[in-house]
Amino acid sequence: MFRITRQTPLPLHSVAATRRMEHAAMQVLAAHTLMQRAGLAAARLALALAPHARVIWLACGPGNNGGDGLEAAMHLHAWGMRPVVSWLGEEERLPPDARCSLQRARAAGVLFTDEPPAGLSAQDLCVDALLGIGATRPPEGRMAGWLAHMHASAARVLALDVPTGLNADTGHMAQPLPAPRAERHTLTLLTAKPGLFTAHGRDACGTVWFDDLGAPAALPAGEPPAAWLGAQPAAPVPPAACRPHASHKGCFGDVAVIGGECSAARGTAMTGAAWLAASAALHAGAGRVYVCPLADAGEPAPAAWAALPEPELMLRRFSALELRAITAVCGCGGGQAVQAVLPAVLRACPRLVLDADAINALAASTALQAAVRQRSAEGHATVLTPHPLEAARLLGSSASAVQQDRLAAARTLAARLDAVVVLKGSGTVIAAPGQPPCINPTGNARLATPGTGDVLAGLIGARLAAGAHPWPAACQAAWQHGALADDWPALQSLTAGELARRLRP
Ligand SMILES: NC(=O)C1=CN([C@@H]2O[C@H](COP(=O)(O)OP(=O)(O)OC[C@H]3O[C@@H](n4cnc5c(N)ncnc54)[C@H](O)[C@@H]3O)[C@@H](O)[C@H]2O)[C@@H](O)CC1
Ligand SMILES: Nc1ncnc2c1ncn2[C@@H]1O[C@H](COP(=O)(O)OP(=O)(O)O)[C@@H](O)[C@H]1O
Ligand SMILES: [K+]
Repeated sequence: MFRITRQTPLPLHSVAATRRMEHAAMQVLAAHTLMQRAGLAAARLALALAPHARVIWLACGPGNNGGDGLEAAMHLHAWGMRPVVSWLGEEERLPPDARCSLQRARAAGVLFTDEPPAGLSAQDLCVDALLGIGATRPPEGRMAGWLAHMHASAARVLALDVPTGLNADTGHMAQPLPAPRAERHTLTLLTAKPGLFTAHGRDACGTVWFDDLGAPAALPAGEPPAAWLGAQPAAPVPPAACRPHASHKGCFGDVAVIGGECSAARGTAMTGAAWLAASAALHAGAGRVYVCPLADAGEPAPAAWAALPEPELMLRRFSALELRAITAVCGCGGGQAVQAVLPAVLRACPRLVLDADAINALAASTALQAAVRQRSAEGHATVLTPHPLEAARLLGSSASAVQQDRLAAARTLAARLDAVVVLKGSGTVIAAPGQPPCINPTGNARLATPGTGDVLAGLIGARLAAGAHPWPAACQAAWQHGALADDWPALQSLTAGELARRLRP
């Protein structure tokens, strides 16, 4: 068993693949072995998390997930703890493994109660063994009541395999859990599942632990992963220290941020978005960084040219950019003006990040989408960085439909546009055609502040400009962006501008 961290890439398996692996392992292992191993791992973790618990309440459901809980209760009872089991199910409909565990738990003298214990305190522990990968509908009735009791209590919660109610494949939860009152932990068994790390998964799971139950040794051939947590392979981007001594700023690639629309007609200016992306590219090590503000009619208003938040950045008119020589980050604050420049950018730029309004423009034009696909045929690199609503516009669906299956949405867009797609949000999904997507393990809700997406786009641009392929560029940029937020001092506010300034090559 180990705690899953942001450091180690980990294969993630779907429920269907997990079932196949479970089935194969059960053919070669003695009856009941997997559930006994699962119960022992759960009991060990419960004891480590709550060594001074007065009460360990195990809420056990009608299938084998409940069986895991019953096995754990037996060990805790034998070790002198005070497990209390609430079990719901019909004995005659129990799967054989779980029935065996129920009979053994009763015989061992484990305490059973239909009423969840009252007065659970911070030193106590609740174990959610209600539903695992066999959940077919959202919890209701008594099960929902027990879950509400668990999550309203002051005790820590340890979910076995999957937090009840969470879709293990997608991370969608029809009834998301309330904000945690105490630490949450999840012990995922046999395989790590993608839904634990994206959409509602991160909030529902808390800290995730993994025990493979010793099954891989018993399996003939590995099931292909549905996704990876963290990129695989983890190709390193050369750090600044590896720069040759005899190098100059022209060696590290030029980035042009095309966006920041100033609209005289609407009286709006979105130059900040372009500045943020440019600042990110600069601090991430790009050689020369240009900002190309756009206007709804004619040249940008003087206001766009006036403020230079960082004197290292350079301003360029769109017509003065050498599109064939640069890495473009296009769309940050681009407004409607970006539509006019997008065809030329798609045709000429060898390395391109499409963000925000550039994505909205694509969504409205099948011709522009065809131009994105054509880029791949010509060997040009393209990365799109939609948030869920932008992804929905491209897919012709809704943001809530995208959030119900983020992996599928990112995979579909990558295949349709033949490009790398970074679907942002909790558990950012990075997808490329013909390979399993990656779920980024870093980042937190402090990033939910204006402009952090522009910073990510600029960072990816700097990585592409330095010569990285789009897939590692996108995976590593998402990782670094999120890791900075994870390591951010608790008492300092996180702003996009400061985030950009803390990026490193
Ligand atoms: N068979 C084994 O030896 C092993 C089983 N394992 C455990 O077994 C779990 C899978 O077991 P199951 O396939 O029995 O599935 P679950 O235990 O997740 O639940 C399936 C049962 O719950 C019912 N159900 C589904 N949704 C419900 C709802 N909303 N309200 C009430 N009842 C609902 C189903 O009708 C079925 O009876 C894994 O998640 C894991 O915890 C693992 O420990 C590996 C070993
Ligand atoms: N709850 C969260 N957990 C992790 N990352 C988040 C969360 N909320 C936002 N982010 C990240 O913050 C960035 C926000 O980007 P975006 O939605 O485009 O905002 P903006 O347009 O203001 O820059 C993305 O990289 C996204 O993944
Ligand atoms: K569970």
